[in-house]
Amino acid sequence: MDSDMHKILVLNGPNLNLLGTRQPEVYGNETLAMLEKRCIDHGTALRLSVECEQTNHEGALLDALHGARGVYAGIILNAGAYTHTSVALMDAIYSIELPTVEVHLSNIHAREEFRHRSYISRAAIGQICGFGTQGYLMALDALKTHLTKDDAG
Ligand SMILES: O=C1C[C@@](O)(C(=O)O)C[C@@H](O)[C@@H]1O
Repeated sequence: MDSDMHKILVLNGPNLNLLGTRQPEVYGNETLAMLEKRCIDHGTALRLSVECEQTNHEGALLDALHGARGVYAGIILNAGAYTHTSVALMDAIYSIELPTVEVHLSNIHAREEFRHRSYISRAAIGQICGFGTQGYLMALDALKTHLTKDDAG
């Protein structure tokens, strides 16, 4: 990695390890490994160094966010169902002060009412949903633009 490359953490939450087999009509056929590889490759094309993590545990998501401080320049977060329930994750994003883009494979606003509320959105710089795995690449584009603006002062 070039020393001037920003590091980005792509963090996936509960049940996203099952991508490819989990409700493919909603979440598509791509596996998590395929998605992570696409993120890394797209990051390289944008001169971003991308690392990926997935966990099914809310506390582990909190630990990953806390640990990102001073290591990563930005975060792409799909918190899965914790999106709709976790004040703790929202507080963590506020606390670490790293630009965070919220991503969902599905269009959460077109689904059940309980998925319309996102605690993550309050603390994120923006939300991308409904574009399947392409949304993660769009989030990388958005972070690249955001960080380039910061670099320019
Ligand atoms: O686990 C998930 C996946 C999801 O975050 C998405 O990527 O579309 C949407 C959430 O409502 C759901 O609980």
